[in-house]
Amino acid sequence: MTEPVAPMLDAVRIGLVSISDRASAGVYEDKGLPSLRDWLSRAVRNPIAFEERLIADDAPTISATLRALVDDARCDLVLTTGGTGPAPRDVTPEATLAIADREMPGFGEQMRQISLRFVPTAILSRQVGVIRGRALILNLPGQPKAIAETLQGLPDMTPPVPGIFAAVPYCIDLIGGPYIETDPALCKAFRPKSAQRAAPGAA
Ligand SMILES: Nc1ncnc2c1ncn2[C@@H]1O[C@H](COP(=O)(O)OP(=O)(O)OP(=O)(O)O)[C@@H](O)[C@H]1O
Ligand SMILES: Nc1nc2c(c(=O)[nH]1)N[C@H]1C(S)=C(S)[C@@H](COP(=O)(O)O)O[C@H]1N2
Repeated sequence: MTEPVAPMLDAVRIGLVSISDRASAGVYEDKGLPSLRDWLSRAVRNPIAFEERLIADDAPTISATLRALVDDARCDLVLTTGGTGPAPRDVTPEATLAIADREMPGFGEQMRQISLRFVPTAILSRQVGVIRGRALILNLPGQPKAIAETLQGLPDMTPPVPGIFAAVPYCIDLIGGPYIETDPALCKAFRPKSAQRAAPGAA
């Protein structure tokens, strides 16, 4: 007799890119990669393979890193942190757009809305979200604490402010990637009913 096999969660490959002149040169400890890894490990229920890179604020290096993470390492999702402000060395949005197939303006718009609840200087942030092939690439601000703030939003406010990650699983479904499930205590992913799969183990 064969045992019923519980449906498994899809494996997800996620690229994490910390973009910082000083952290990449060892002037200060990088807190970008640990903050990204920590939040995603808690919020995403699928098995995750992380691909991590710590690089300087240099446009050709940023573009080449993003291209390699999507085309060679086959990441489904890539998150960057740093280099989105107005200083001359802040070039992450331009380097991301340079390798994009399509722009997804809603992610940058929502991030700035969320961040304005924390700091008035959120208006200075130029983050973009783009699609390259079958991957979604999102820029997050450089302040390590801003990573959880923008991904998670303000779920306890009335009305709640959804973080940007709530829209990530459905976006990845639509571009042909793995089915991502989240821990609703940290991030309630939204999908239309017709796109929802039964939970693993459910009858
Ligand atoms: N990877 C990082 N690790 C720790 N702290 C960071 C990191 N990136 C940024 N920060 C902090 O957040 C602030 C704003 O980030 P931003 O991306 O604007 O950096 P920056 O001032 O251009 O400097 P740098 O690129 O050298 O990190 C930084 O001044 C620093 O205090
Ligand atoms: N949630 C959140 N967003 C934030 C901030 C923050 O502290 N929290 N800092 C802002 C600041 S001061 C700047 S200049 C812009 C761009 O940041 P970056 O250059 O660090 O990427 O992000 C903004 N977004």
